[in-house]
Amino acid sequence: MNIVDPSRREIWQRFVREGTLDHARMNKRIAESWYLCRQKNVDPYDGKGKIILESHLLAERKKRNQRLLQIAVPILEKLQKYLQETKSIFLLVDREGYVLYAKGNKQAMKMAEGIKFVEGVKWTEDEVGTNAIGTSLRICEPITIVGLEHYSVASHQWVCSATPIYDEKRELVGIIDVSYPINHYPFHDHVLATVVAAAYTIEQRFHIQAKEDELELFKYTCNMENTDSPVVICNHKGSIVWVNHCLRSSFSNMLDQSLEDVCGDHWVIKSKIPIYSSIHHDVIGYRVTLQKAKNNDSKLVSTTFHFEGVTGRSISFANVIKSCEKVAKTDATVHITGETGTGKELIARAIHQNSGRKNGPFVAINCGAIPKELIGSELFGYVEGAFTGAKRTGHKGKFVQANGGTIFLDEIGEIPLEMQIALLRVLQEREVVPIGGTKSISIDVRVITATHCDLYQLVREGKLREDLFYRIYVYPIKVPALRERKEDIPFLIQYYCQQKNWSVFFPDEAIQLLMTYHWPGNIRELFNVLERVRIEYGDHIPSISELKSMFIGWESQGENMNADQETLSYREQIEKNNIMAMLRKTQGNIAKAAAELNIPRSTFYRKLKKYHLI
Ligand SMILES: Nc1ncnc2c1ncn2[C@@H]1O[C@H](COP(=O)(O)OP(=O)(O)OP(=O)(O)O)[C@@H](O)[C@H]1O
Repeated sequence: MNIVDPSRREIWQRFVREGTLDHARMNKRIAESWYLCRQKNVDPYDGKGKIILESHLLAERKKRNQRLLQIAVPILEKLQKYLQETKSIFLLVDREGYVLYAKGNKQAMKMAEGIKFVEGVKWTEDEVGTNAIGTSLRICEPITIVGLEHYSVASHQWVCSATPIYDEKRELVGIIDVSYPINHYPFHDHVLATVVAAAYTIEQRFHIQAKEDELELFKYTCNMENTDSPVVICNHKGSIVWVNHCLRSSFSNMLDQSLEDVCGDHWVIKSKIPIYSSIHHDVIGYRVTLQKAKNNDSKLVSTTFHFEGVTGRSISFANVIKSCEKVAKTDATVHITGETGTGKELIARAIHQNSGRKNGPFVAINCGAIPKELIGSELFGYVEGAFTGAKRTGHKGKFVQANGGTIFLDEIGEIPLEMQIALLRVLQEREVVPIGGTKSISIDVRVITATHCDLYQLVREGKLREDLFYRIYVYPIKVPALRERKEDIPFLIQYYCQQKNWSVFFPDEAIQLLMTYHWPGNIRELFNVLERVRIEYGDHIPSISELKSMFIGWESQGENMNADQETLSYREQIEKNNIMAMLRKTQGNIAKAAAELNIPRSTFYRKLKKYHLI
């Protein structure tokens, strides 16, 4: 959209007054953000920073982000030199949206002060509406927001380009942003490109420094080998990099895992001494002495949120649990997205079990698994004699069964269009009229939905009503694919072995192999592979080549997929995953898989070729 286009103001005014938007004229990410801001009652007529840290709190936050500042600030200073003509300000923001560093053109800094766009301010979408920093933080993508694309008036005079920064573990650590007043400089795409390139340089620095620190830690371990107490060396993030001889048998699979997770109930920390770098003088790790726990009462990780599955140690899944914890306390409608087998149903159950409705029923229904013509009666029930073949006594629908509890509508995108209006009415009015009946039944039900696909794409394709989308897309939770939380694989293996009472020892190479596979079927597929190993080998562990054969020829697809990943669209990835899952289900029977997926055989073959599956 052109920034001087006068219709821009009209679009913005119409949206803030009436909530209506012409999607064709709007960047999808920005439209999505505007809707979220409206839902969260962000004031479009304000947008000045409100939460500003007091100086001691800002100093503490800077200390916590010292590594980020040390690496990123010199690069931002270089950027400043080369982007002088843009008269911009250059910002570094932590992963919670607090500005840690802001420097640049004097005039621009002064203007920024007017809207409290200063060091210490929280600059998220919730605080100041759609903006490059807050939006990039939420969507984890680079973005430029120009003038009236900002949700709130205070930023309408600005052009801002921001991008996320990840550390060596691919964990989000912050955002860098370049912002300039519109009247200082015309809009240029190259600013975003430059910001992205700078973020890449910062990320490379994280990798290099991690390697340098690791080398230094290893030098340090030379003196530790002969110590008689159990000693662990952790890096600065608390991941184990080395253990001495006292712990080798218990901790051998656990290199690279978090010390706290590994200690579990069995070990307690006796002392933890920081190790400093002789180069940059920061803490690069810890020498930790452990002792056996007494009475098993030493749980190092405690959480008030009860989750039946494995949380592991990935930040991405920890964030999912945090979101669940927050939303479980409310009655808000939740939408869970994630590939097949990632644990969406487990998450939905956990939200229910940690909510005020935990003593009520949890009713799950997979909308994709029910014939279209039966969905209505399954969801809403029917009265006696409603149709030929109906039960004499009538039938209580799932909504009524879930009364006082939670209903989980899996694969919500599969609800036929003609049924969507009825569902919308139930969600709006919290009343159900069974098929063939006239009397409505009031229901008190919390609604959780899930899909494996991009729900808004279904709206664009005309397969999902937009009004229904906004009813169900209130609090979205994205469950990461297993390949995005590979560090959790050893914990999932441990969990599986415990569940099955299977005492087996997986050597490092086996764990590494399982961690390099792409897991299109996610946790479900991991458990299936383990089940095959258990049946085939019992307590004896297969060699690496035997283990590879447990993937029934899917290993090569896994490798291809890494390469494909870059080029396939989200929908294509989903389609490929579905095809692979179905082929596994039908044990490689192509005709059966094509029929199950309702795809003509010739088209199916074309798709197999396209995705390098044959
Ligand atoms: N965090 C976890 N810890 C342990 N087991 C898990 C975890 N997440 C999922 N699982 C297991 O993986 C399997 C798939 O989980 P679930 O059915 O919840 O996935 P889903 O995303 O709803 O799948 P689909 O979209 O195919 O319905 C189940 O056996 C579940 O118990």
